Amino acid sequence: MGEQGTSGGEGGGNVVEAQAPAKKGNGRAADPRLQGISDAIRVVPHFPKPGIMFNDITALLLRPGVFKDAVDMFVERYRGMGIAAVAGIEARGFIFGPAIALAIGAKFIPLRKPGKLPGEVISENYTLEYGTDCLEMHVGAVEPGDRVVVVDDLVATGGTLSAAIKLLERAAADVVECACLIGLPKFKGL
Ligand SMILES: O=P(O)(O)OC[C@H]1O[C@H](OP(=O)(O)OP(=O)(O)O)[C@H](O)[C@@H]1O
Ligand SMILES: Nc1ncnc2[nH]cnc12
Repeated sequence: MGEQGTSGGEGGGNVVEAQAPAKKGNGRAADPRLQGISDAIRVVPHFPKPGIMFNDITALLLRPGVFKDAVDMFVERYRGMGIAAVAGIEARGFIFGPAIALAIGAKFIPLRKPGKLPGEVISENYTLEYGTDCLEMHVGAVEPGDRVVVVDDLVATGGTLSAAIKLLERAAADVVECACLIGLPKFKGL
């Protein structure tokens, strides 16, 4: 995490991935927790359709120590950065986001698939590796100027994170960074 997997972004959309090479850019050894996290993610070929190598984080969730390492690494990065909100992307961002939010004393904002939030919402459509979708956020969940971290399990094309950033920036939030456990090689930055 940290310097190891950071990709440049526009509009405040840096992405930090909790996957790392053996050494960081500065030549020091990578955090030893990263190998355990990487090893705990199961890759399932041809799911949910032919040609997709599905990165399954449910295997990691069965190992509490590794699950904790993943949450702790994000908490260590974002604690003390004046983060007002963690925005989690449905569904898998709801697994990691609330734990990070509680640990750093931030509010948690669910970014949901369409038709799930009962109040007034703003929406963004986006394109996925295997289809199209839409994210919605409650109006008023974020205050103008709130410093926000967006959390999800994985970035593939970056379409989902881009939609999340657009939603938050439409509400005048300051998106500090996006945090994902996994960055697929096809991801070239937001
Ligand atoms: O970078 P992208 O190409 O946008 O893809 C990444 C998104 O795809 C997955 O979610 P998915 O839409 O499959 O929904 P789910 O979490 O409900 O399974 C994943 O959890 C990310 O949210
Ligand atoms: N290859 C992949 N594995 C898991 N989730 C994904 N979301 C988009 N692409 C994915």
